[in-house]
Amino acid sequence: MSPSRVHNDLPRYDFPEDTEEILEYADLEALDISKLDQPGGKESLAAQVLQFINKNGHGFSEEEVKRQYALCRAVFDLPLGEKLKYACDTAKGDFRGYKPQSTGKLSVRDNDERYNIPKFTPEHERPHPQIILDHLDEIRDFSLKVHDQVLIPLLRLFAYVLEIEEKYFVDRHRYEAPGLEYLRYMKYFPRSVEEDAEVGNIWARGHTDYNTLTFLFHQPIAGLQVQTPEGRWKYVKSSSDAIIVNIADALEFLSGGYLKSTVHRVIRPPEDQANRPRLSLIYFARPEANTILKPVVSPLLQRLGFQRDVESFAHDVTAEEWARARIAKDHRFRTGLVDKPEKEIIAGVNQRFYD
Ligand SMILES: O=C(O)CCC(=O)C(=O)O
Ligand SMILES: [Fe+2]
Repeated sequence: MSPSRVHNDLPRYDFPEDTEEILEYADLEALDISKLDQPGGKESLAAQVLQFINKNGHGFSEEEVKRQYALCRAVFDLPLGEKLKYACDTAKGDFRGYKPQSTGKLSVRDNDERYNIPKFTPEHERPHPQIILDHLDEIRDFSLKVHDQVLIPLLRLFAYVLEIEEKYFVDRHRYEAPGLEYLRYMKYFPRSVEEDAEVGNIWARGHTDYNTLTFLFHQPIAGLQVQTPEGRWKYVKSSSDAIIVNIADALEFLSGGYLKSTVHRVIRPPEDQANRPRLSLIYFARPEANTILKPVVSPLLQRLGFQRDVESFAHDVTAEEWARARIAKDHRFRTGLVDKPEKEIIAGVNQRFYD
């Protein structure tokens, strides 16, 4: 990012204090993706990927990340009426723009507000609040950097691990192609002990994401948990020099179930952090809109017996159809159109629920 692109009219953001509580953290792998270009680096990283990826080293400075958090905070500090002008059309499965927190009885189902900024292509040109427009170059630089410097190397690495053409996934995640990839600003609202007890301390129910890979930037307020293969929930430890990476549904389908979509949730933070709003900065990478979510033909998957449709779709489903169906389904539950989370998503494939 060139200095001229940084506007200094944003109040500085500082990370909240770490919790003093002793929590049970999941044992995650750290990947140093800068090794990719070094001799032998690919092989050693691939070995690590084979043991599971959850986390990777990255090229973002703490200041760059904090600038995004400062913008995140500024957007949510706008009056509700202003934010609602940019509301997203989740009923139609479109998550671009602002999603308010549900109110009244429904607030137990939905404890956050979001602002999703789509990738910067003509397809996604849309109005934004002035604070976003004033920093559009900086946000674009940040988003592109995630796409180019974090997503693309990891996609190359996954292709290498699956023993397929190294550009296979890269060719299906072209930045300029149609497809809804976005940067998300998110804010969770602190609730009283009593309110949280009523919802089993859940701030975001256990779920998988519906994209390819999700990148979660440093977040000192504990609360994000992953489910271990044994079904236990463990905290994800965030550190400022790492990005948490979730494998999501599209990559699970494309790998015939070999790479598993990470099951995760957000719970009430430890008491020394529980009374603060929790801001999240997340990038959701998605395959191009018309990518069919079928397993790739891979020698590794063939050897391991993963070369079948893991959840047997009744017909071909594209990345766009899958995401829209899941977003619209979440919309119906969150807004009270249905009383229970619906099971079927699309083409006979069920979304799993874990809480
Ligand atoms: O806020 C977080 O830490 C996780 C959010 C999340 O899982 C999501 O938005 O899909
Ligand atoms: Fe998620």
